[in-house]
Amino acid sequence: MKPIITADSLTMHFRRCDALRGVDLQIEPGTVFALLGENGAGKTTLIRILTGYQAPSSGSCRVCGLDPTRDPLGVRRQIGYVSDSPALYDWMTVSQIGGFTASFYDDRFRDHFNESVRRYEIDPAQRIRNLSRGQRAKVALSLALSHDPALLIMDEPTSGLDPKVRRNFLESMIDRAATGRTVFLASHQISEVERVADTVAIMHQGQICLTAPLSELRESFFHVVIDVEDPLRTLPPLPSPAEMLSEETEGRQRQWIVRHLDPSMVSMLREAAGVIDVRHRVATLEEVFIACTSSDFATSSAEVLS
Ligand SMILES: Nc1ncnc2c1ncn2[C@@H]1O[C@H](COP(=O)(O)OP(=O)(O)OP(=O)(O)O)[C@@H](O)[C@H]1O
Repeated sequence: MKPIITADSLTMHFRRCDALRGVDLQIEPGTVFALLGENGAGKTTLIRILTGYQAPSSGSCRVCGLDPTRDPLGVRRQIGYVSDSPALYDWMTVSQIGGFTASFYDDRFRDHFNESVRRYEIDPAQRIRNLSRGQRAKVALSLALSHDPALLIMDEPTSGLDPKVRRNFLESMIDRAATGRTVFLASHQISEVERVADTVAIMHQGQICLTAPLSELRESFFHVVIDVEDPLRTLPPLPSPAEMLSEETEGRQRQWIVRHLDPSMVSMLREAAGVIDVRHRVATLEEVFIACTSSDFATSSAEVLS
C-alpha cells in the first residue's frame, strides 16, 4: 500500500536555529503514528510543513498524494488538522463556527459537527470566547473530524482534556485506524502514545532518531545493569546487531539502554573480566525516549536508527 505521508530530507532553517535537520518519514495508511519529542524538538515545524502552512528550506514531502508546498489547500481539504493552539473565531458561537466550516465541505459535515458537540456536552449557543480551554479543544476536534478525513494530523491534541474525555478520544483514534483512516499525532505524553500508537517516532533536535512499531519498542530494547569491581573497568563492546543508546555510570554500576540484546551477549558480559553481576529487563518507552533524547546519544549516533 502507498504511504499516506512521505518526507524526504526535510530541513527547516530559521534565523537562529535549524528546526529540522533532514527528516525522512513514511507513514502507512490505517495506522496511528505518534511523533514523540521534547520541547523544541521540531514537531510543530514538521506538522506545519506537512499541512502546507510552512514551506521547508529544502527536501520534499507528499501528503495524501499531494505536495503541501504547491497545493496547501488541496492537502487541507483532505485532512483534519488540530494545531497545538487552535485559532477559532472568538466572536462566533459554537453553532456558527460549525456552520461556517461546513461551507467548505459536503452536507454531512453539519450533522456530524452537531452530533460531536452534543456528545461533548457543549452548548451550541455558547460564544467561543467564553469556552474553557478543554471545551475549545473539543470544538477544535469536532471541526477537524466532522468531514471524516482520511488523515487526521494533531499537535498535542489532548492537552486541556480531562482524563475521561482524553481516554474516550484516544480510543476513538484506534477505531479510526481500524477503519483504514490514518492518525498522526505529536505528543510529549508517553503514556497516551503507549495506549494508541502502532508506530512511534522519536524526534530530537530536528531529527528523527528512532522509528519503530510499538510492539518492537516493547520487545527489543533492554535496560541492562552491570556491577563491576572497578569503576574504571572497560567493558567489551557489544557485537552487532546490538546498538547502545545510552550509558550511565554511577559508582561501580553501569546502566545501559541497548537495542537488539540477545542472551549470548548477556553471557559474554557476565564472563568478562571484572564483572560481578549483570541484570537485564525490557526497557520502558520512557527509558528509550530519554536515551534517544540525551545529548550523548544525539551527538554519538552517526546514523539514524530505523
Ligand atoms: N517561526 C519561527 N521562527 C524562528 N524559530 C522558530 C520558528 N518556529 C519554530 N522555531 C524554532 O524551531 C525549533 C522547533 O520548534 P517547534 O515548535 O517545531 O518544536 P516542538 O517540538 O513543536 O516544541 P513543543 O513541544 O515545545 O511545542 C525551536 O527551537 C523553535 O524556537
